Order: sequence, then C-alpha cells, then structure tokens
Amino acid sequence: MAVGPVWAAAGACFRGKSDPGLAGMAPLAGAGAVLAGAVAVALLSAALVLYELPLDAVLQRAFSLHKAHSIKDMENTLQLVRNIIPPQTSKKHKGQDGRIGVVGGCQEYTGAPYFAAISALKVGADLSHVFCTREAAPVVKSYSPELIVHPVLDSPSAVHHVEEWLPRLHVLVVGPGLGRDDTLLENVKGILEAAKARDIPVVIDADGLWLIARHPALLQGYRKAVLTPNHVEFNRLSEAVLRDPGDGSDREAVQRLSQALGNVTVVRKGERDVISDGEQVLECALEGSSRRCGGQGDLLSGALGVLVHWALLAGPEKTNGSSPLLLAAMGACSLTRQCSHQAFQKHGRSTTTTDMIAEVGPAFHRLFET
Ligand SMILES: NC(=O)C1=CN([C@@H]2O[C@H](COP(=O)(O)OP(=O)(O)OC[C@H]3O[C@@H](n4cnc5c(N)ncnc54)[C@H](OP(=O)(O)O)[C@@H]3O)[C@@H](O)[C@H]2O)[C@@H](O)CC1
Ligand SMILES: Nc1ncnc2c1ncn2[C@@H]1O[C@H](COP(=O)(O)OP(=O)(O)OP(=O)(O)O)[C@@H](O)[C@H]1O
Ligand SMILES: [Mg+2]
Repeated sequence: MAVGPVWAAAGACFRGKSDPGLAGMAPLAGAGAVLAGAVAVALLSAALVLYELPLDAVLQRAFSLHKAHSIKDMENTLQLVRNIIPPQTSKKHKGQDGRIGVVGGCQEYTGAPYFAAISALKVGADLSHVFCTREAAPVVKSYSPELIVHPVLDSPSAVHHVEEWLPRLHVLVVGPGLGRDDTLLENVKGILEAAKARDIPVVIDADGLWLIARHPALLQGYRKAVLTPNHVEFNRLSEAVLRDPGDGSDREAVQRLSQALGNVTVVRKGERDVISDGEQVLECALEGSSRRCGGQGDLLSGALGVLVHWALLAGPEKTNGSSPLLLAAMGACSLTRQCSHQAFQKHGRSTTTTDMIAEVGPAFHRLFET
C-alpha cells in the first residue's frame, strides 16, 4: 500500500484505519518544518482518497486529539530513529549490522528467548545467539535453524563460556525466559559484570529485572544499560531501588527510577510506553492492539538490542545530539506496537507473538523506510 508520502510528510495521524494512530510521542528537541495548513488539507484529502475514511474521523485524529506540535515532535523523533538505521550496501561483511546475544531460556521458558533472538534477526541483525540451559537448547534450536544456541547457562563455567563470546557480540539482551533459579541468576551476575568490563551494551528484561531488583548495584550508573520493565516489573524495581516510590505521574516515576539507578535508560511498557534516561522523558503511544498475548515484550527486547547497537554506532551527527539509547527505545516501542497493530488487523483475537514477528519486516518498512 502506498502510504509513504502521506506518512512521511504529515505523520501517522493522517493514516487510514489499517494504519496506526500516533499520539503522545513527546518530545525530543530538534528542528523540523511546521506543516502549512494548505499542505495539511491536501494531505488529508490524499488520506481520504487512499483509505476512504470519514472526514470527521481523520480531522479528529489529526487535529483535535493531537496538537500540531506533538505531531511535529513525533515526526522529528522518528526521523532521528530513521537516521540511525545503517544503510544496506554490498560493501559490508556478515556481522557488521549486529551480533546479538540473548541470555535466557530454561526448562519452563523456551519461547521467550526464541522470540527475542529471532526478532533481532528480523529487524536486521546478522547473527543472533542464545545462551540458555542445557535442557532448553535443543528446544530453542528446533524452533529455528537461524539461531546459534549455546547450552551453557547452567554449567559451572557458564560465565567463562559466555565471556569467550563477548568480544564477538555487540549487545546482550538479558532475561527473556531466564527463570529465577538462584544458580542461574548467580551466573548471570557474572555475565553482566563481564559485559560491563568490556563496555558492551545490555538490555535487561523479564527475570533479568528480577535480578536487578535484588542487586541494583549491578547496573548502577552503567550508561549502556536499558531496562524494559512491564507494569509488575516496574513496581518491583521501584520498590527495591527507591524504597518509597512516592506519588506522581508515570513520567515522573520512570524518570525517578532512571535517576536513582544512575541514569540507566528505563522503558516502562504499558498502554503508553514511557522512556527516560533521567534527563528526558519520551512517550510512545503509537496504536498497537488490544491483544495482550505473552511474548510481545520479548519481541521488543530483541528489537531493542539491534537498535541499541545501531544507535551507538551512528554517532552524534546522526542523532542530532539526542541520547542514542532513547532513540533506540523509541524505535523498538514503535516497531513492537506497529507489529501488534498489523498482526491484529489480520488475525484479530487469534493474534499471537509469532504473527507479530511475521510483521516485523513490513512494520519496519512502513515506519522507518517510507
Ligand atoms: N512463551 C514464553 O516462553 C514466554 C515466557 N515468558 C517468560 O516468563 C517469565 C516470567 O515473566 P512474566 O512477565 O510472566 O512475569 P511474572 O513476574 O511471572 O508476572 C506474571 C504476572 O504478573 C501479572 N502481570 C503481568 N503484567 C501485568 C500488567 N501489565 N498489569 C498487571 N499485572 C500484570 C499477572 O498477574 P495475575 O494477573 O496473574 O495476577 C501475571 O500473571 C520470564 O522469564 C518471561 O521472559 C514471557 O516472556 C511470556 C512468553
Ligand atoms: N495496555 C496496553 N495497550 C497497548 N499496548 C500495550 C499495553 N500494554 C502493553 N502494551 C505493549 O505491548 C508490548 C509488550 O508489553 P508488555 O507489558 O506486554 O510486556 P511483557 O509483559 O514484558 O511481555 P511478555 O509477555 O513478552 O513478557 C509493548 O510494546 C507495549 O507497548
Ligand atoms: Mg516480559
């Protein structure tokens, strides 16, 4: 569907009913053209022709619910996300666009590390590794021949095994399907220390966040860490780190947690995703779906792993001085919600995370390549 010009020029609020409504992707500083009224009307007309939407609905979404400046801010932010995506050229070798390691996968949970690792590949990483327990490995391998699976996490020399791979990895995603076994968590502590010692960025999700709630010092002040808590995980972390999380808006709560952890980036997932590095706060409320099947957060964490690598590689001229990790987080949240939206359009109630993963390519293209 030819949505490019409408989207690129005017923001997704002008898009039709099979497309996302964007709201609350507020604000990153940056320049951008203010839409002239006449141009907006012309684009709205184009949207109407393309999607046969009632005029009222388009106007309400475009102007009543979302102020013009927030559309502009959102467009500016997504433009910066687009800037960090490395060009695809014939000059690159395998691995350059990302070698991601997922630390997780145990007897109970094999889907979560698979979702994270395959999502990283689908976003554009070249190689995706899973470091899981011995029992989980053949199961995870059997889901996909594209994943490289290491059955080491419950071994007494787990840290050593993973350390051997660290020089060849760009980012670690720690936690999907890890479980809460004390021996495993102890190994993951060692792996995190080793990653930090090599300055390797880490995305911490799921049971990785359980570990951080018990040992916040593990990541204190590590600026290359992104935490991706859901509602329950966020509350658990806040209780552990702040003791008295206090009152206040979601935005303040996320900013406070980030600050208390020494400005690690926090992505609080929910009806709106709130993202902060302790200094800035962004929100992503791109329309996803009302489907809440398990695994969507795993998709997000794997996608984020790749985007973190790309954002850190891009350099300040591409990010316009904005925090690379904030941009990466905004990219991953937008992408996950867009996948959810597109999958739900096709599958409705029966949508599962596998359906969302099938949408990663088209959703990425629609958000970032048109
Ligand atoms: N296919 C797989 O292999 C998958 C494996 N996964 C892996 O599972 C492991 C545990 O992760 P987890 O997220 O299920 O955490 P956990 O602390 O057990 O919380 C569960 C309870 O918290 C609640 N709750 C949750 N969200 C809430 C909300 N927004 N708002 C309010 N309440 C909310 C809710 O409680 P209830 O409604 O039952 O009272 C729910 O039952 C981890 O390794 C993860 O990666 C998943 O990734 C999925 C796919
Ligand atoms: N109420 C909601 N409305 C719309 N989108 C939501 C809602 N809650 C979560 N999401 C989106 O779903 C995705 C996953 O968030 P969620 O809170 O389900 O993570 P999670 O619980 O860690 O998932 P997982 O099952 O993988 O562990 C995110 O992109 C988030 O924006
Ligand atoms: Mg989760």
